[in-house]
Amino acid sequence: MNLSVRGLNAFHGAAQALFGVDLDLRAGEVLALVGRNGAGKSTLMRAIAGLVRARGSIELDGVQIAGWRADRRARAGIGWVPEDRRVFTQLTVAQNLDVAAAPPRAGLAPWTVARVHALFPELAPLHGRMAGTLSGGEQQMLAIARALTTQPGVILLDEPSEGVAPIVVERLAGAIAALRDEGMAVLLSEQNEALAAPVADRSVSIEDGVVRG
Ligand SMILES: Nc1ncnc2c1ncn2[C@@H]1O[C@H](COP(=O)(O)OP(=O)(O)OP(=O)(O)O)[C@@H](O)[C@H]1O
Repeated sequence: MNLSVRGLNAFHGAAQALFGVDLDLRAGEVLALVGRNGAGKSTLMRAIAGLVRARGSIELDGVQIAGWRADRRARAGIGWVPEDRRVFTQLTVAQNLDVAAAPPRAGLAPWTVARVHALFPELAPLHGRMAGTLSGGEQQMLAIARALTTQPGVILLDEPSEGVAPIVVERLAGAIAALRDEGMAVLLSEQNEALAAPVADRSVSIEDGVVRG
């Protein structure tokens, strides 16, 4: 799916965190969002997902979703993987995938458990394990896999390399490239060049809540 953001302002309480952000993301593209800690990367993703108070235009395949609640945006195709992953630690890997599962989306190949395992073969033998016992890298794969079972057309990945081993960063880069090649629109917030550089088709930088081309 295609995402178009125009003039987005976002707020934490009375404090404005984003100022007039414009962003275009197309199906089959990885756009890297680079910027220092506190620049506004997480706020932008959360504003797109509907989790931060914001004003402005957010169009998903030409449909204005800016006034919608987060759950409706998720059902419309916005997938979000938060920086802290938030896998359900007391559920198994299989249950984590199951709780989020949504019906297939018209025009997109469905993310079944088998397809998720093809993307992340590491998860297959772990299906009966409690998610809380997984390594940081395995939890990150599970968090992405769980977002995929919601059948997104756009996926927002907030610093997926944070706290994971370099070898896993390489794996994540490969998986993100595969998602892109299958037509996903990927917004990748990333400070780690090792992940962003090889997979990003384009990048934009964000500084003090302002996006620069
Ligand atoms: N829940 C919150 N309440 C108040 N201010 C917040 C909140 N979350 C973020 N901010 C502020 O909004 C600004 C942008 O933060 P944001 O987390 O979006 O940056 P970031 O680029 O994602 O950085 P990081 O990599 O540290 O997450 C910062 O000034 C931050 O202090």
